[in-house]
Amino acid sequence: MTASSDQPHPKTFTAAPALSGSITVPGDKSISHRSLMLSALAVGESRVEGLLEGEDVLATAAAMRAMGAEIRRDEGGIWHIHGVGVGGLLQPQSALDMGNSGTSTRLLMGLVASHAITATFVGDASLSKRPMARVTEPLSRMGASFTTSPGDRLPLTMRGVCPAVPLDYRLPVASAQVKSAILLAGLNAPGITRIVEPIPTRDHSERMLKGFGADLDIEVEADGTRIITLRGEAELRPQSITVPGDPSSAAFPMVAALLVPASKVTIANVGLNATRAGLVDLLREMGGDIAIENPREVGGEPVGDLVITASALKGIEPDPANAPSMIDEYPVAFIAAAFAAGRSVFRGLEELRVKESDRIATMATGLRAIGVTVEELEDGIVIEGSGGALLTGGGPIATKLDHRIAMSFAIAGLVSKNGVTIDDMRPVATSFPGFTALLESLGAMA
Ligand SMILES: O=C(O)C1=C[C@@H](OP(=O)(O)O)[C@@H](O)[C@H](O)C1
Ligand SMILES: C=C(OP(=O)(O)O)C(=O)O
Repeated sequence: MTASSDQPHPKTFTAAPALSGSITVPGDKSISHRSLMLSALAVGESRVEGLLEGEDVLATAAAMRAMGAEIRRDEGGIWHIHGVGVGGLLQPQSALDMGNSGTSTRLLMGLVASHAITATFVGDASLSKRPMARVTEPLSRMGASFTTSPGDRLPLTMRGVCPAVPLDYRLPVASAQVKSAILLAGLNAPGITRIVEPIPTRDHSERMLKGFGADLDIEVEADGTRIITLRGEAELRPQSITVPGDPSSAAFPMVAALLVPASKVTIANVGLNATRAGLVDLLREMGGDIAIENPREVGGEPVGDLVITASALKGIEPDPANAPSMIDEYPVAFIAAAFAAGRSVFRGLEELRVKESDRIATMATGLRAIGVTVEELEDGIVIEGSGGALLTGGGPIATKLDHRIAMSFAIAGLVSKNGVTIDDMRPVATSFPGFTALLESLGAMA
């Protein structure tokens, strides 16, 4: 899925004059996946506006079609989904190709778990290295069974079961993918599925399940632990969904506008759900001037327009407790730290080692290659900032099939003496089609 052609697409990003303009970013990836999955389980036609048309989401669409949903995009870019009803998924006739997408894989495994169907999941070289035990373990307790590649990895074949056993589960890892997989499995299990979430993670599944009419409750204990209960054998009602702009994509122009001197950029219609907006808080704490205008609600999610003015940043030692609220934004936060004044110490980030690449190691190697002094830690990284002096630059940076590594180093190129060369820009199409053109529209030199 990831390869839009057989050959790598290297690209060099060079020092930019002040960035300016007003842009929007493509739709939220997490919300897009969920809108296709839940629409496919509702009875009747749902419509989705602003769906992210990136390769990861298209992998989810293809899988839902293979399991019986009717999905089409009209000429105006609205997606129409005819669902099969909870419990109505069909046996796919061939392996489900998940491409580069961990979210598609883990959430769809949840869906399959409580249907009496067998499905094989395959993915690209990056996805085939990622751990799946975190979902096979709880889904096995619900009655599903698995044949996996060594280390609980893809390719894997799973046999779902109906009726599945509803689960009462305390999440051992702060993962919205694991939480969502169990909730989606619980939709077609008789009785109550209960999840205890000690560290809150993105709550799009809970919000959207409620929006589709599922019987879902959330209790928050004094220490912040969330207890989510879902009544199974739900009937979902079709919805009209508007997907907000993806804060994880907005992160790149946001950091670019802070770093490139004299920039002023507006990013309109960005999702600002508190379980996702940690980067805005972190950058503000570093001294970044980010204003939120027109705060509003779109499709059950908080949204706003971000106005970003170039700022001198200072190093930071962020609280690891906030990690889930910006988990995919760390690579570009490391670029901000490399340009800030003083040292930054990031800890508590072991989850970064099991993303599309080992994001601690890939970032450490890439940062060194462009002249930044870093120390790699087991669970994080120490970065010595340049205090606003241009980074040396260089490359080619090995992106390891990881879109966020490619985009992070593209932003580093905009504040470098010699430019930064990315070895392969193709993975960017998984989450942010039009990334380079959008940066260029702000005045960036790519
Ligand atoms: O649920 C989701 O949509 C996601 C959850 C996060 O993964 P984990 O659940 O593994 O933390 C995140 O990194 C991923 O990009 C999207
Ligand atoms: C980790 C990511 O996605 P996924 O887990 O869906 O591959 C990401 O988009 O940064």
